Amino acid sequence: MTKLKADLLIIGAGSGGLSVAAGAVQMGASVILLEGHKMGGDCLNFGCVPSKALIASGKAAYAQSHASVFGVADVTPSVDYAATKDHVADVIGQIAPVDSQERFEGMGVRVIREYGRFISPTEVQAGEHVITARRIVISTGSSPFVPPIPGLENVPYETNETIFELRDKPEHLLVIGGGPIGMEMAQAHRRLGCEVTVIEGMKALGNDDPELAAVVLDRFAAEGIEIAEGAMAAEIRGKLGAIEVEAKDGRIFKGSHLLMAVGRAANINKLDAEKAGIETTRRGIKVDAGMRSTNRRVYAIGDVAGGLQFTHMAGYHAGLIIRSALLGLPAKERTDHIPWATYTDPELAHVGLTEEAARKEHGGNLEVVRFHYNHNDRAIAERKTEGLIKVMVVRGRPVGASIAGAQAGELINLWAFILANNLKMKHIANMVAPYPTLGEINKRVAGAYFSPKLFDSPMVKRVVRFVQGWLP
Ligand SMILES: Cc1cc2nc3c(=O)[nH]c(=O)nc-3n(C[C@H](O)[C@H](O)[C@H](O)COP(=O)(O)OP(=O)(O)OC[C@H]3O[C@@H](n4cnc5c(N)ncnc54)[C@H](O)[C@@H]3O)c2cc1C
Ligand SMILES: NC(=O)c1ccc[n+]([C@@H]2O[C@H](COP(=O)([O-])OP(=O)(O)OC[C@H]3O[C@@H](n4cnc5c(N)ncnc54)[C@H](O)[C@@H]3O)[C@@H](O)[C@H]2O)c1
Repeated sequence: MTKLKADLLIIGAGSGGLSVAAGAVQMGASVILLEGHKMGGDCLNFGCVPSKALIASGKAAYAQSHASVFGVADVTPSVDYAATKDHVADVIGQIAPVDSQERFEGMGVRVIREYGRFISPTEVQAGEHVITARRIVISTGSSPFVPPIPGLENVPYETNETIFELRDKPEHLLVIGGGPIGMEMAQAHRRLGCEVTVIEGMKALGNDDPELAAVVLDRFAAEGIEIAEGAMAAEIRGKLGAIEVEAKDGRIFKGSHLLMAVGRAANINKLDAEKAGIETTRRGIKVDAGMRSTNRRVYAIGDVAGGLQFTHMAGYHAGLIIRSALLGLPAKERTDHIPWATYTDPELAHVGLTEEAARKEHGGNLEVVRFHYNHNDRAIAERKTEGLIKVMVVRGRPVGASIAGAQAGELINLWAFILANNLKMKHIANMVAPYPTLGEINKRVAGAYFSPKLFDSPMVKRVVRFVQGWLP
């Protein structure tokens, strides 16, 4: 057993842990980083990166079969499903060096490829090492939650940890769960030539504004993806090639393959957190507003902290706690400026309050302004006219923005900036957007906010008439 000491010990080398390690070591702290599985965690290996790569394959296939509107013949795409997985692996391979052990060791981080577990409030064991540190960061992420649905234990199924390695194209993919994972994978597979049924217990894309989610759901229907809502999976039977999912209400769905996408479980089981006085809840490690656990020397960030589960959230947490752990400065988590995007086509993106939440919080002071893609010249040229932006405004200040449509994930950046800096609609109106860009919808929605105030105002009309009477 070797004893090791560091300023900072980080457990888990995914999006959150790597960001803390890179920041802390470059600021002069001694850092030990533990990783029990793959460097880069979920995002690189089983999450964001492979899913966006597979979505790109689906888009390429879709473009071939939907080209005639541009004057280019439609072609039935010849999809090599296994080759799409080679593309996914290649994309991961291109990004992997950034998250690699070699890179972090090059920066001066001591990387230990073992799972870590607490053996006391101040000590973590990782393989043959017992490590003590001034501060400890738990960034162990989450894993696919697989509910105990009767029969599931006897039926082969995929999760986000296996689907990107599946090389035989499913004839008919059943997806249980209509959240972001299920919906992104459903559309990618449909476009790669699979039949797809999404079995959703409540409402598909239920975390998003229903008006905007409807834009995506309409497109899914048009592409031939079956979405069964209110269908809580209650029993599963069959074998690979012939799987049946029975919903609580008796509906039966048949397919060849099954993907479970019903949410995430925090990775806390290997930690022995109770030995360090660290309280956990159903969602993960219990933290305060400064991301500290019930053991004051131990922080928890990213998915394991049980809040919003996004790579950029883990990165944001990393920035927060570096300040607090290395410089002793106070840190307080904010979530009102954290955007999210779901990379279906059309995309869905959001930041701040939804319309429903804003109505509850601001009542009569809330104004909701909309601008539709079909009034944007670039969207018309590119035949991407489905969708809209909607901005929730209180006394001139946006409190939320939601977008459904092409490039929504890119367009939301501006609103994330506005909300992060507490800026106003006038700041958007002051901006000149290049023509013709999709980004003009951001400017035009600000126009939609100010136009009635300007053009429908009797006062403005009176002033103009008065000034015109005096102008030479
Ligand atoms: C299919 C899918 C698609 C996604 N797409 C997006 C997206 O487009 N955009 C987005 O923002 N987010 C996306 N996410 C979410 C994103 O992947 C996570 O929010 C992010 O990876 C969380 O980072 P993390 O650092 O908390 O955990 P992770 O990145 O999961 O890292 C945790 C690491 O800790 C390791 N570990 C666990 N226990 C221990 C232990 N005891 N000791 C040592 N190591 C341990 C794990 O092996 C893992 O490497 C997606 C997720 C999935 C599943
Ligand atoms: N683009 C992105 O940023 C992105 C993409 C994928 C995942 N993620 C992250 O990963 C998290 C997890 O995604 P997810 O889609 O697995 O989870 P989720 O919790 O968002 O959605 C799961 C869905 O499964 C349904 N469900 C649960 N049990 C069911 C049952 N027995 N039968 C039928 N339906 C059932 C729920 O009603 C819910 O709609 C997301 O919340 C997000 O934070 C992000």
